[in-house]
Amino acid sequence: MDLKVDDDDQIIQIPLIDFTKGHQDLEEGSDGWKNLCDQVRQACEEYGCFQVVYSKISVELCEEMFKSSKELFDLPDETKMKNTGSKPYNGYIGKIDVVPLYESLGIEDVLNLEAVQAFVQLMWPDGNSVFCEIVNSMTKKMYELNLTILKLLMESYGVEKYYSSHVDNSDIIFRAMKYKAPNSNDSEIGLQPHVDKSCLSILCQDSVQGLEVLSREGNWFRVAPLPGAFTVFIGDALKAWSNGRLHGVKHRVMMNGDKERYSFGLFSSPKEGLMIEVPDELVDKEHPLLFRSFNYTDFLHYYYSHIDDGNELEVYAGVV
Ligand SMILES: O=C(O)CCC(=O)C(=O)O
Ligand SMILES: [Fe+2]
Repeated sequence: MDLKVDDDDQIIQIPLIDFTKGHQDLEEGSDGWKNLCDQVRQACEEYGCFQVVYSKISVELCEEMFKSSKELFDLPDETKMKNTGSKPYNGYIGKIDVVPLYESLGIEDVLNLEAVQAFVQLMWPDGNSVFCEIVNSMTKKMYELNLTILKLLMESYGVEKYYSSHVDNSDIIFRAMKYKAPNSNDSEIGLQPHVDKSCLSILCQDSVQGLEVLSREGNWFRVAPLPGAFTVFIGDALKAWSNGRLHGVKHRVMMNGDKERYSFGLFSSPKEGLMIEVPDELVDKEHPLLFRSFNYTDFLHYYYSHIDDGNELEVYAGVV
């Protein structure tokens, strides 16, 4: 990884890609679009992540989402625990020994208005139409961004013929996260090191520093929060599908000081039971097959019972 380290040698500037220069850049086939294909592919191959400026999501909407998140996490624990989720880690998570500062709530199938309404009904039996509207508006736009990134990547590999089936076979979950302030100058773990298991994760963090990524050389670097920017991570599902061309970067959250931190993310993952199979177009002499075909749900079960050091994909599906 070609590190661009700031003066403070703990901070890394991951690639920052601007999707806002003009709508013509987002017009498929235009020169701007082709340029974005190259930038996104390069960032995802080298770093496994990048920050994106996307003007279709305003800074005001992000701020409203953080305000709503705070309102959500301020609810009593008994209420939050009603958010169970149909799969492990999809519902409420809190008060876990290994990550005592971390709390999160998930909304499965978030693009479906009824799913959001059901979540709101569970959290606020008297209603909260503002929360519902903000989540709807935010997730629709984050999903658009997710689709654009997926299309850019597929086009850059010349495998856009798989785009529609990828989209049709994806589950979308929204997750709001809160990290308590440790009230200490020493760093404390907020979220354990992991590689996302999704295809793509799009995160928005508030102004409180905490996210860190692991370089290929094995050093942790802080990612400075940029107002109005989203952080995109390649997950293991897309890494495997791309025959390892896309990098799944290990990341974690470390907290210090007296400020709590909020973040939220939209995660796209293969649907239950889907087989992940590297397309023939991505296998050649220079890129021998790295991963066998595997059932994504089986891989998740393996992961939940072997949460280890971030190399679960290689161990589970790597071709030796
Ligand atoms: O809160 C963050 O910034 C990171 C969250 C994260 O990595 C995740 O939910 O997978
Ligand atoms: Fe993550």
